Parts: sequence; structure tokens; C-alpha cells
Amino acid sequence: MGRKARFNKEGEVVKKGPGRKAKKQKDPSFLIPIPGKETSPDKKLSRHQKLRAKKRQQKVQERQQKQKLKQQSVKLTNGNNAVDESSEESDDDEFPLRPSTSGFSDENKLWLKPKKRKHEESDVEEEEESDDASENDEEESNEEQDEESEVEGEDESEAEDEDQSEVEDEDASENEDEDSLKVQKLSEFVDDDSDENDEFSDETDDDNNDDDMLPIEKQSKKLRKKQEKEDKLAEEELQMNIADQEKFIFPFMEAEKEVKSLQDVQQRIREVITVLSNFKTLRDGVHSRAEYLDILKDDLCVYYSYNDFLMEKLMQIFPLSELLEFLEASEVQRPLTIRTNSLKTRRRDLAQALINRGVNLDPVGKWSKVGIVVYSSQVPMGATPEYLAGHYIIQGASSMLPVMALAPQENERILDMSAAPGGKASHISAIMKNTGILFANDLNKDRIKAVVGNFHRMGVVNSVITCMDGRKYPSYMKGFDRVLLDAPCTGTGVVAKDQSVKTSKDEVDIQRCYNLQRQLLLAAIDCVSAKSSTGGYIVYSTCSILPEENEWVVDFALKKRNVKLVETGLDFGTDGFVNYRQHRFHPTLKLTKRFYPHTHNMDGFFVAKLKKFSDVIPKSDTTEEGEDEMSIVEPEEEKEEDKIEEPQPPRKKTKIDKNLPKTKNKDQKKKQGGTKEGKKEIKKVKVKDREQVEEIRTNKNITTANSQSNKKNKDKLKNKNKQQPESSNGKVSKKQNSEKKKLKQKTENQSNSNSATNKNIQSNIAHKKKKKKNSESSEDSKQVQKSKKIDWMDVPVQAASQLQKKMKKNKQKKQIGELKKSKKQRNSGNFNKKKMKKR
Ligand SMILES: C[S@@+](CC[C@H](N)C(=O)[O-])C[C@H]1O[C@@H](n2cnc3c(N)ncnc32)[C@H](O)[C@@H]1O
Repeated sequence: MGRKARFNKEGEVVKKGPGRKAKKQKDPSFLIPIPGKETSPDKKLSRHQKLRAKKRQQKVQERQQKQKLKQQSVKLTNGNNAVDESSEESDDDEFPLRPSTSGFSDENKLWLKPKKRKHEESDVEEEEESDDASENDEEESNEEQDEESEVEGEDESEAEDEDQSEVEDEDASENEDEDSLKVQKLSEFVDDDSDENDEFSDETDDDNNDDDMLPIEKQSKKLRKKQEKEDKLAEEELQMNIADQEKFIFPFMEAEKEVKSLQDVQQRIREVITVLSNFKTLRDGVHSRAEYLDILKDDLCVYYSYNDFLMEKLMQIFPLSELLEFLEASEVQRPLTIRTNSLKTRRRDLAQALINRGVNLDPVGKWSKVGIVVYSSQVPMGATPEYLAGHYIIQGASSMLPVMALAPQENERILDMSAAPGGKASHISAIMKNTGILFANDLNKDRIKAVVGNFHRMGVVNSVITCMDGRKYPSYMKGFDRVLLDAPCTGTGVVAKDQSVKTSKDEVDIQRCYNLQRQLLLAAIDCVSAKSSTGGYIVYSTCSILPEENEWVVDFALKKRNVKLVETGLDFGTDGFVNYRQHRFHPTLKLTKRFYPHTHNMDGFFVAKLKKFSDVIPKSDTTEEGEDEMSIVEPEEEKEEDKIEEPQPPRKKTKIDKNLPKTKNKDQKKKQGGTKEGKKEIKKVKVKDREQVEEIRTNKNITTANSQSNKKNKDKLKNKNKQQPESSNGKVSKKQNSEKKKLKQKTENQSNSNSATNKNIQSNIAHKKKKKKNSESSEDSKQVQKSKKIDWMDVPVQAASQLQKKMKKNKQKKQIGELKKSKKQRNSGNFNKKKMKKR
């Protein structure tokens, strides 16, 4: 499309027509002469080009002189060598046409070969091409262009020029000099580079020995050497870093702990992990492992923006190396996956349709026949005609697993207890091929709308959608073949999707979640019929990775209902925990599956499959209390199963109190119940005398020591429970029951004796008039300490009366204010009426 040069002999062009462009633009001119073609004599060089040409000429002359001198000296000193080497060279088959020259020496030998070969091998066309290229370079490059490239082009072209002039001036016998000169030009090109970069200066000398090399090869060799150098430096640096790491100094002062930048934090994380990985040898001898871990935890919190609580939980779940992998993986979103709706289409057809729309995709893996990974798409995946037609749903890969574990069958009665927005429920329906009945339930009215929408879009017609609390479900409907409980959870497995999880979750959230999860799981089990001919299965899943919400909940259900764990049927995923910190779960919990972002490239997930073997609810569930050895904060649902707790309520202290340890003493319970209203009011009062409360707490701590024997008895009780056959799951023989009762009595007696000591201590406090008659158990006091909650029973009753007075006053004030307002309004109304009348 560019302008065409005119190389016709006459230089005349027959104008085809008066085009606009032709009028405006002149013919292109070429600054560099094209070999073999006549150049215009009035070629103008720029100032820079002239200067460079001068320089080059000077250089060439200098080198020529030097070479001549060298050649002479070589001839004088080592005349025989030259002959030998020339004979060696002549044997070289590669360059048979190279003329044997008398003045051949070691130095020119290096340069001759490539240049010679170039001359001999390259035909005129090639030369023209290269020259054209240089012309183009010249044309395109302006003076401000990169000097290096300019020099390259010019060097080559000028070398050619000078070669030509040499050829013209000197006769054939002086070919050797000519060649040497040409190669000098090449070397000059190399030298220029070396001038620019000192690093290469030594290397150029070495390069000169590579007589077989083309300039490009030489350059690549240089680059290689440079790379090697850099690698060496990097290695040295690494060694230095390692040496530094070994000298990690523990930050003693608080000020030292503070780091300036994220890079510093990262560096310290690495250092501390190195120390911890080889603690014996690398530790400073003063600080304990726990102290190092504390620093690491703080740094990880800063670096990955987690709160202290969650980071600690994660550190308890993963070994250090895996923890980092998890944290890193949680920073990145998982690949987008969709699930084919087999009610409407086949995966192959869907994939083809999407590919036609420019979607780059793949099957999600061998484990799923309906999953597709979408790498990239030119259209939003939630707005394609296929999506709107219900051919697929956007669903995380891990969300397909619980339904696969549930393995629904056609014509069954299945319940999805927490179904909204209906991803898994629609999957169940698809596997059932729209047969049988699917009950899709959710507590959340707004979210249930999404279920309706999705079912319509995807053509689900075998469903009944309900909106109620899952915990109440068994009282309305039972006898399901299978139940899926994809429970509400903290979402610690989907941090990549929802970064707020990192900072928003705390102990109370987890307590609230696992309380609800336990209740929901028990209800789910109660909904299933053990007599189902095809099923009798319950699948429990969460998108949390915390054992408190997973293994612990399932372990609890194993104790409370006649269920056992069975294989999930998922052939990947890591086994569930059997041991977690001080907890020992039922050994079959290893049949549950865990999925992690860093190992399975999907959201963190937990899946457990239970089989119900009897519809009888074990008596132990209603009679036994506090036998759950795992619970740090005992949930109250065992006795108050029927009491419906609002799921995920806003964080209020009243709710926290619900999670407080069970009080086993009936009197105490009555007390709490009796003063509920008063308590509510008292909770609003700011505690002025905090010292009092702290004193009480310290006293409670003392009771912990006294009640250790009490604990022992409890342990005995637990052991008794453990000794029972697993299959019976709580069916306790009469003998064992009586033994238990005896032990219980013992513990109660002991706790009473503890209470006596407490009373003595507490009586020393003047302002405490009436105290609890029975002391709280050691566990209780621990829990109070842990949750740092104020025992409102200890707040003076006076505060309550004061509050009542205040509230009365406030009410009065409000009433007065309202009266005033209404008066004003009336007055203003009268005033307006008067105005109107005047008008
Ligand atoms: C993890 S989501 C379920 C996701 C759903 N299974 C899916 O795949 O689309 C948990 C659901 O439980 C619901 N939920 C919370 N408390 C509930 C309760 N007490 N009874 C029933 N559903 C509840 C929430 O509204 C939420 O929609």
C-alpha cells in the first residue's frame, strides 16, 4: 500500500491519473545506496550520520594499521605457525573457495570464516534483500531512534560501501586485507556492543576465538554467558539470604515486631517458617515454639488480612507448609464452572453451542459427566441464550459433590432441607429425571424466590417448594428416602469468593453455626425413613473447612441418632478428621470427605453420607446431658431442641448467652428463668464497677482447681459411654444406666463441696449479698473466661432499679416532648386558618 519506488531506466513515470495522494506525495528517496543499483549522487547525510561515518573511518584506519603491525610482528616471530594454520584451514571443507593467503594469522582466522562464508554463500538476491532491509531501517528510523539499531544498520551498509571501495582501489592480491577489513566491520559491531555494556568486554575477547561463529551466534553466546553470570549472582544472593535467615533475630520488643512494608512481613514469614521447620537447630534458645508461632500468626494476619481468630483456627487445621498453600489459593478465585442441565440438553451439545459463541471450555474432570470448566468467554455466562433456556446453571465444582454423594434414584421422595437458590436441588431433580417428588425447602423467603426462578428456567417439574425452618420439618413431614442438608455455615471454604469471611467470623459465629447445624442435622435424620427400600440416606455438607462445623457436628449426630457413616462414593478428596487437637471423633469419620482449594482446585467443602438404620430416637438424647465430650461451649439444644432459634441472628449479647454453658443445677436454671426480664434491662446498663466482676472471675478460676476431681468423674462417665458398642449408638443397658446415675450423683456431691469453698471466698466480698448456691462446674468457668462474658447474675440488683428509674424518666421526657410537638402543630394549624380567613 505504500508508495512505490521507480527504478525504470528513464526515471519517467506515466501518470495514470491525478490522484490526490500522487499530487501531495513525492517519490520515495533512499538514503543508503542499494548495491548493484545506481544511487543519486546528491544523497544527503544527516549531521549525526556524517559524524558517525567519520568516526568509523578513523576506527577502520586505526585497526588497519594495528593489524598490519601485528601481522608483521607475527611473521617475524612465528613464521612457521602461519603456514601450519593456513594448511589446517585449507583442509576445511566448509570453506573450499577461501583463498589461501600468505598473510593468514591467528587473528584474522577468527574473523575470516564467517565473513567469507557469507560472501560465498549468499547470492546477489540475498544481498539485495539485506540491503533493502537496511534501507528500510534507514528510511524508517529517524535520528532520535534507538542508536544501537541505527548503528547496526549503518555499520553493515557502510561496511559494504567500504568493501566496495576497497575492492575498487586494491587489486585481487590484496583480498586478504579486504576480508580482514570486512570482518573488522563485524567485530566493530560487536565492539560497539561491548562499549555500551562493560559486562561484555571480556566476553568479546573470548568470542574472538570462536572462529566458526556467525555474528548472531556470537551474540547468542554472549547472552548465554550473561545469563550464566546472572544465575551465578542469583545463586550467591540466595545463599546470602539463607545465611541471613539462619540469623533470624527474634523481635523482643513490641516496636521491633512492627514491620514497615508487606515485603518485610513476607520476609519475616519466610524466616520464621524456616526456623520452625528446623526448630532445634535454628531457634534462638530463648523463645519457645509458641512464641515463634505467635509472631508468625500476627504476620500472616497482616499479610493475608485475616482476623486473629480465624488464622489461629487455620493454623490448627493445616501444617505450616500446607497453610501457606491454602492461604495463597484462597487469594485466587476458582475457575468458573457450569453444570449441564441433563433435563434439557447433553453436555456435548451444550459445549458445542457455547464454543460457537466463543466460549473456551473443557469438561470439569472425569468425576463428573455434567460439569464444564469455562476458561474464557466472549459473552457473559449468565446471559447466553443457552443459559436463559435453562441448558445449564453456573455452579461451583464442589457444589456438585454433595448431590453425587446423595445419589438420588428415580421415583424417590427426596428432601433438600436448605435448598436456596436451588443449585443442588435442580441437580437432584435432573438425576431423578423429573420423577418422584423433590421437596425443596429454605427458611429464607427471599432466597426461596431464586429456587422458583431456577426451577422454572431449568424445567424442574417434580418439586414442592416449601419455606419453613428445617428444624421443624420432621413435625410436618417424615418418611423421606433421602435428605440433603447443605447446611448454612461460616463459609470458610469460599474465602476466595467472599473475602469478608477473613475478618468477619469469630468464635460466636462458629458457635451459632454449629448449634444450628446440629439441630438441622438431627431434624434431617428424623425426616428420613430407615425402612426406605431404596434409600435411608442423609448427606450433610458445608462450604466450611472448620472441623467444628463438620466432623464435630456429624460426630454429635452419630451419638444422638441411629445412624452410621458410609462411603460418599466420591473417589477423590481428603479423608475427614478423626483426631483434631484434643478431640477424638468416631473412627468412621475418616469416611467423610474434605475438599480444599489448594489441593483440588475447588472451593473448600465437606461431605458426609449417613445411613439411618433405625427410626427409633435413642433415649440418651433426651435423658443424658452434657455427655458431649467435644464441646467447649455446650450447646443447649439437647434439652431445648424444640425451641427454635432464629438462624444467624444479629450479634447480640442475649444470643451469646444462649451459647453459654448449660447450667446443670436446676435451682440456678430457675433463677435465670425467673429474672429473664430483669436481665434484659440489666444488660443495657454499663458496668461501672468492673473490678467486682473481675474478682468474681478470679474466684471462679479457683473453683476450677477444686473441681478437677469432678472432671475425673465426668471422664469416667464418658469412658463408660465410649465402651458401649458403636452399633447400639446410645442404647444403654439398665446396668450401665444405674452406674451412670451413681457417678452423676458423685459428681454432684463433689460439686456441692466445691461450692462450699466458693462461698467462703465469695463471702469476703462485701458488696455481693446473694450468690449462687451451687458453684458452676469447672468447664463452665472456663467457658465464661473464654467467651469473656459478664455473668449478669452478679450485677447488683440496685443497678436494675436504677435502670428502671432511668427508663421511667426517659418515658416521661418522651411523653412531654410528644405533647409539646402536638401543641405546636395545633398552634401552627390555627395560625394557618387565621391567615386563610384574612385572605
Ligand atoms: C449453603 S446455603 C444452601 C445452598 C443450596 N443448597 C444450593 O446449593 O443452592 C444454606 C441455606 O440454608 C438456609 N437456612 C438457614 N437456616 C435454615 C433453617 N433453619 N432451615 C432451613 N434452611 C435454613 C439459608 O437460607 C441458605 O439458603
